[in-house]
Amino acid sequence: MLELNGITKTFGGIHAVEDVTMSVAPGEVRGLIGPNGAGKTTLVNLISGLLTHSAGSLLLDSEPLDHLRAHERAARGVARTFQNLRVFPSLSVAQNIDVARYSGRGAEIVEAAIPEFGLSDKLNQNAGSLAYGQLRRLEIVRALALNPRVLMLDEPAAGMNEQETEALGRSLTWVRTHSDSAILVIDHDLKFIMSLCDKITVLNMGAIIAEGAPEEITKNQEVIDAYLGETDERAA
Ligand SMILES: Nc1ncnc2c1ncn2[C@@H]1O[C@H](COP(=O)(O)OP(=O)(O)OP(=O)(O)O)[C@@H](O)[C@H]1O
Repeated sequence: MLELNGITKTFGGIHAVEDVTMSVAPGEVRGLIGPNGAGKTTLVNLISGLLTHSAGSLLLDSEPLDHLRAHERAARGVARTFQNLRVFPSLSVAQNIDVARYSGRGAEIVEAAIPEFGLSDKLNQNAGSLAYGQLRRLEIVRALALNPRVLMLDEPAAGMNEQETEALGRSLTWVRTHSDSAILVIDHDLKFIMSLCDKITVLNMGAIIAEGAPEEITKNQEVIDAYLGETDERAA
């Protein structure tokens, strides 16, 4: 169980994340949505340890994460992908996966995830030669190689067409049935988020304005005012 208690991050005068309290259970798929600048990526950076929070506390399976650096959190099973992809382009696909496999806790799921994410015939290619959608899928398999307790995906469907997004949704549904990792997904594609997630947390100006099942979120007036009205076209 990932628990955030009153997590706050300020950059100078900007309250990027403001008193966020939430928990994500093992096996749960949680969506994190909100307008640009709402604080979503900052929150993922705070959980993964790339940034240090200004106030609050973070727990994973009841153990504090606060004092741990990013690589120590990764070793505990906090895995993530990035909005701007970060694979090693001159290493092969297999080597990219192995880097995570050997620095983490060892993951049996990886052998099955490689074909599920369409990478079986790409293992010996340089990662730099992959198409964009394949790179995104490689990042997810690499994160799975850490045998995560928490898997955080920052805009995994960005830049994908509708078919690729649907295939990604199916693969992530496969992950949830083959792993008890908590999954936290940021994306602006609401159709993708709504179909994938058990529960959705909505951030606006750093603070949680709503949390609930997808059907509750779409009916919440504050969410509609802050976000849904603005992104209707992208959600369609
Ligand atoms: N390193 C930083 N220094 C100063 N301000 C920052 C920094 N990182 C983020 N911010 C500010 O914090 C706020 C939250 O940004 P963040 O990138 O977390 O939003 P987001 O919800 O992920 O947005 P998007 O959907 O555009 O990715 C914004 O006002 C942003 O300008």
